[in-house]
Formats: sequence, C-alpha cells, structure tokens
Amino acid sequence: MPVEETETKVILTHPADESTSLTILKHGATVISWKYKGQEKLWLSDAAKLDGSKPVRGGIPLVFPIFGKSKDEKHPAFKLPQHGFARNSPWELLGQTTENPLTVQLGLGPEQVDPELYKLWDDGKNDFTLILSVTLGDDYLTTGIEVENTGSNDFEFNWLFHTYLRIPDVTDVVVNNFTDAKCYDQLIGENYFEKSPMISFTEEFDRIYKEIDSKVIFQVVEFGKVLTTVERDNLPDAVVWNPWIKKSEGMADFEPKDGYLKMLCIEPGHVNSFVHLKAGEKWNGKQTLRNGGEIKVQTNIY
Ligand SMILES: O=P(O)(O)OC[C@H]1O[C@@H](O)[C@H](O)[C@@H](O)[C@@H]1O
Repeated sequence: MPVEETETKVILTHPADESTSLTILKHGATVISWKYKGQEKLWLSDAAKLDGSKPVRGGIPLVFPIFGKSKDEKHPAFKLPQHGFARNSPWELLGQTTENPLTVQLGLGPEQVDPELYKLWDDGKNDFTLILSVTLGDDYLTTGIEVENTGSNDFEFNWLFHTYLRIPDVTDVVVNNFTDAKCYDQLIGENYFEKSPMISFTEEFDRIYKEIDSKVIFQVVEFGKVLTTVERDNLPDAVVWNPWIKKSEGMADFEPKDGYLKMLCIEPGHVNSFVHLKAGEKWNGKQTLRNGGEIKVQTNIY
C-alpha cells in the first residue's frame, strides 16, 4: 500500500522502491521521516514529543501565522506563542491526490486549532484554510502550502518550513549560495550582507537570509559532495539555524545532547515581511528537498 493511515500518522512508500518512504505525523502535519533508499534525510530528536503535547523537535514543523515571537504589541499576532499554532494543531488527512509522483494532502482550519490558542490571533477574527501537499518523488520530497483566506476580512501572516536536515557532522559541511544575500543575524541583532562564499558551522548559528531569488538553490556540501539540495518557490527568505552546545542543553526535548552535530535547519519561508492576503484570496509556497545534486554556484547580486 503506497499510502497508509494510522490514528496518528500517514506513511507514504514509493511504489517502485519500498526503501524510499516518508512519515507524516498528523499533529502539526509534521513530516518526521524521509528515507531515501533506506537513508534517513531528516533529523528527529530522540526526545521529540510525538503525542501532540508539544511541537515536534525535528522533521519539518510548519510555522504559521507568525515566525518567532512578535515584538510589536499592536500586531494581531502579538499574543501568539513562538512560531504560531500550525505546528501545534491536529491536521486532517484529506486524501491522496496523485499516484505518480505519490502525493497526499492534509488540511487545517480554525475549528481544529485549540480555541484558546486560536483566539490569540487577532481575537479569533481570521478565517482560513491551510492545505499542505506532500509529494514523495524518486529522489525528492516536496512540501507545498496553500493558504486561503476564507473569511470576510484581510489578514497577514508569515509562513516557514522549519526543516531539520540530518547530516553526518555539521562541522564537516558547508552550505552554498547565500553569498551577498541580505542577512539579519538573530544572535547579535544586526543586519549585514553575507560575505562568506560558503557558510560553515563552528558555533551557534541563527540567521535570517532575506529576499533571495527563487532560482537560487541551497546545497549542503560535505567534502565536495552534495548531500541535499533545497529548492524554493515563492518563499523568498531562509532561516539557517544550529543551536550548538548551550542552546541544545536548554531544550528538554533535544536529545541526544550532542545531536546538534547531526542536524542543520535550513528553513525556507516568507518571514522578513508578512504576506497580506485579501478576503477570498489564496497564496502558495513550496520547498523541495532533493537527495544529492551537482554543485551549482549562484550569486545574489542582480
Ligand atoms: O524552539 P523553537 O520554538 O522550535 O525554535 C527553534 C528555533 O527556530 C529558528 O527558526 C529560530 O531562528 C531560532 O531562533 C529558534 O530558536
């Protein structure tokens, strides 16, 4: 069976190769595993809560309608917890949409969100439908989101795929194609242009790269070999995050404590500015993670 549904999960198995599969937890519609030919490509904490009591520490949590915590008291999302409520709500499997490549959709509307949480966004005034499409390709995983404003008032939101990539050792990898991109470094609170030809990791890392053209891809490269390629559609920003030693120690659901060496978050999103969505309108964004790839060097100067 290419698509199997249990009470808490949806499992997709590639019809031509059962060693290629993925698992989606209905809680948060979080993809918690993507195996390409038997090799796990996503990082999931050993202490991740998979029972719906917390957002999942690992896989691909979904960030909506706010990235981080709003600092603007007057903003409609000010009262929401960090990263909003999509990653912390029970999504529903809508069904399989295509056989080749294998695609399923999951949906979320206000009625599924904890009412106490939903109320914190603009006093519960915003009516929306989220549809997540998850595709398991031969050597890729695509997650696409459609946000529809089904209400009568306009609203604004951030979207982000908080993707935790599993890697052999973060100190051995570099990531390309952020060179000359605008960047906000969350650790020092400063804006600058990224100047490194490749970014590398030797300490805590938390940067928002902004307004990067859709045709620019990001690649995680280990000793000259591409491990994973990240492609984006209509998601201009990308957060790159590694908690390193101290921050990992402070997260109860982060295990093992040296797990930061085995993970790197590359998070395509629309977070530098809000998407303004008029009543009745729809917005779409998409990321594709591809196993391997040829090294491609691109610039952010146009
Ligand atoms: O602990 P959370 O809410 O899952 O967030 C994890 C990280 O998410 C990243 O996207 C942020 O840039 C970090 O600042 C944050 O620490």
